[in-house]
Amino acid sequence: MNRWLLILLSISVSISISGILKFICNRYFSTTKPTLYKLPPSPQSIPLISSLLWLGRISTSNIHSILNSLHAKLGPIITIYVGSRPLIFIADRLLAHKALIQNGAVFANRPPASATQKFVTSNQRNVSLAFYGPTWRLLRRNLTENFLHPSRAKSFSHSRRWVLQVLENRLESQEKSGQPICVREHFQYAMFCLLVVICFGDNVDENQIKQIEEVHRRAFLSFNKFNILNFWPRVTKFVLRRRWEEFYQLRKCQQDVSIPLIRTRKYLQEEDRKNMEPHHHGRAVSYVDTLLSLEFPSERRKMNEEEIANLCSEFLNAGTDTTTTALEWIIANLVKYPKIQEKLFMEIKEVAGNGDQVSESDLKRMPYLKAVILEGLRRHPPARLLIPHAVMEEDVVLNNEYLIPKNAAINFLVAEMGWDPKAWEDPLTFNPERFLNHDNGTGQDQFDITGSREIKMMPFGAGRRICPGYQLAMLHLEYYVANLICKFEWKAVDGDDVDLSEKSGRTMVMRNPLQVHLSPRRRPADAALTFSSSDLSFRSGSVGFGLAKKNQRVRVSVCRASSFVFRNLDADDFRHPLDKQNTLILRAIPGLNELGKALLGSVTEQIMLLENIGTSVLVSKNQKRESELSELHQLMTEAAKILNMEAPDLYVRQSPVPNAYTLAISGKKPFVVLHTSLVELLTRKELQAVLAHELGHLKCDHGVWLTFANILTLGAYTVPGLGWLIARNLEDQLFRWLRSAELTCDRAALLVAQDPKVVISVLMKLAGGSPSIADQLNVDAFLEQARSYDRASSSSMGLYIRNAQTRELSHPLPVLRAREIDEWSRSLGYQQLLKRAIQSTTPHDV
Ligand code: HEM
Repeated sequence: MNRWLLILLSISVSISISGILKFICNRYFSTTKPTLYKLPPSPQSIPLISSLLWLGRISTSNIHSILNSLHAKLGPIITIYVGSRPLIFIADRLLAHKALIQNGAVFANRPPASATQKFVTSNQRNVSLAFYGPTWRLLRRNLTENFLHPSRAKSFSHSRRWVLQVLENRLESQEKSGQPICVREHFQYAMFCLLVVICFGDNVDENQIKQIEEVHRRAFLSFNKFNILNFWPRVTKFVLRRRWEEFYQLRKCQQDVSIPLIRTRKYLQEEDRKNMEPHHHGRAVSYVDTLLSLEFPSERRKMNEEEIANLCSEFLNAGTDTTTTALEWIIANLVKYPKIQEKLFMEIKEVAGNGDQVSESDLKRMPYLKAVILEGLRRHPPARLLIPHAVMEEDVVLNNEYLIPKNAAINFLVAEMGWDPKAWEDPLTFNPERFLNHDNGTGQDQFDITGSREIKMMPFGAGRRICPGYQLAMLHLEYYVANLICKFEWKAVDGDDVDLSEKSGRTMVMRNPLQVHLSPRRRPADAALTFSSSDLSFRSGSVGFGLAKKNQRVRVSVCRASSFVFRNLDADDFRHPLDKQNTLILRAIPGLNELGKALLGSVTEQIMLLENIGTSVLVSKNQKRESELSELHQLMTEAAKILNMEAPDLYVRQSPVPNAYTLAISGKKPFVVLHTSLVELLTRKELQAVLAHELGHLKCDHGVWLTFANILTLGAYTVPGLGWLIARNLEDQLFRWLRSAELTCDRAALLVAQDPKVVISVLMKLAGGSPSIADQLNVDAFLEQARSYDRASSSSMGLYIRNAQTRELSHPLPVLRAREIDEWSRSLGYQQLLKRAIQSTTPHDV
């Protein structure tokens, strides 16, 4: 035993004599208790000594075997004394029903939390540990009614699809290595990603998810290490100061990764409010969004960031390990029993057809799938004990027989309920059939997992404190099991039987983590189906891309594999946050709108329009077929189609300066201008990215400000009478906006090119390319250059120089744009957008 624990034990024994006496008096001589009823039986014990012995004996790994043998001796309900608090355990489903359902409100309380729990739950202000009362009700209702209500389930469908893709990619790439796949780590990562997105919103990217995962993992691994701090907190705060500091530090790290994400959601909400945009403006509502507007009932104040961060940690912790463990057990049984796997696959095939994915709406038509999941949860419930309950009243009598004191922590043996031979035939066999056409007394053919009529199993608990995430968990289990079985055949590693023995930790996991081999299922039309993971990954060799020199023809009629159209694409789906922010600042400058109108009055507009018509070539579909101009037209219409917008007119203008711009003149069709030197410099794919960038300006309605800025950058401000109008401050702000708008439009370019290297290549060529060396430029080296620019300018002097150099630029530096687009291409937001896209089947001339 830990040396410090012994010291603590001695200290606590010596200074708690009065407490001990009180405890003995209460237990054996108290006259206030009704004598008719007794506490549930307990093993023979000597006061205090037994408590201390229990403390030494019980650990997470052996608690279940100890409890089982005590129940075998003493019956379905027992008491153990640990410290001064009686622990009551119930192993009988009828008693559980009496307590949790029939006396639901009485048994819905929680006992006081330990010191470390109090700290991480803002003093028991979270859903799982809050006392039964107004704070719990507020938080719980928010979770179940505002957030996890089944009517909202759809809002994160695209995230589930994204996570599925991530999971399948990871499994596939490990299978390729030839080594057996240990699935737990992949399932864990997938479930964590999903909950992070649901919690913080789908604007988090994978790097942020990894950071959060890293600190949560650290906290998880140190879980047992900090238990000792609760033994006598006032004393441990003194003798175990370092460990407390370590605990605080770890908690701070968890908050440090969450708080910026909470601030982002707050900022987005405020923006919506300022812009009077509809609530959440099409974004899926995250858990954080709902928490931001909650007010504690007793204190009449909103939650602070730390409190919100603590609730987010609860959300992630409650849902990740439980769902991961359940998933691993279910798949393990499907590997162990290939006939059940086959039967499940046949059902999936019948409902979902030969498609590559099972959709969420398909799940409803898969009763056998549901039976497999329920059987997995019955046979291997991940949580073997509930979170301890407590009674609300002084001394409660259960079943007219057992006295339950107010200070007792009450718990329920979950697995025993689901393994009761009186409720289930051959309960230890994995047999999903038992759930088919099971009406559980409800008159419906669906098994009632909430146990409201009768508890036959309770993997999610029952009654008022039943897991609020159970419907979400069921959806996730059904969705991932169905898709994983649809995609792969799961096989045991050669010759090995799947070992289903258990190991107790935070959840009851497989003692030997599941290892498998996977074979992709063969389908008749494999290649032609909806987009697959490889279409979504960025490979420099993707169709249509090449460092072909200009003039090399990259054409023939092809159906571009990467050509997706975004049917419902909205500008805010890809708008850079700085663009949004700077647009608001610009709008807030007094008089600017009026100035804009004056500048862009009909005379200026007319000048611009006539100049283009008069000096450039309009590119139209009427150009000679197969000519370069007709190709340009084709590139433009295709890009516009992908971005879900109408194509503007396109002009090519003679100029040695490689450039492109767009003008949106009021009342006229907007147009885009390409300089001839740009056409010389870029490949077709790159030219299309440039056109898409210009389309981005139109799509985002950059109209007035952009034309305004173009007048500045094209030199129109030298027109007598205009220049003086442009005040310095306005100019600065306009440039700042323009730079951020460029970042948005680089994103539009990426949406069309669907390969970040194409966009980065354009930026690189604009920075230093000439037609003669264009095909020697290296995109990766350019990205490395961006990183070294960041490093060189990270000092305070570097930052000063960087600001001074960029302040008056209309475009961000090319290296920074490249870095930005590279990061966005790896972000969750972008990948989710790609997943929303629909493959275009129209053949295009490229
Ligand atoms: C297979 C997956 C899951 C299992 C087996 C599971 C199981 C449980 C169990 C046994 C309890 C204790 C109930 C009690 O004390 O009476 C519980 C509580 C809870 N679970 Fe889950 N859970 C799962 C997934 C989730 C998910 C996905 C979330 C979050 C979205 C979640 C959030 C919670 C919360 C907040 C509580 C505390 C409820 C309260 O005290 O009112 N769980 N869960």
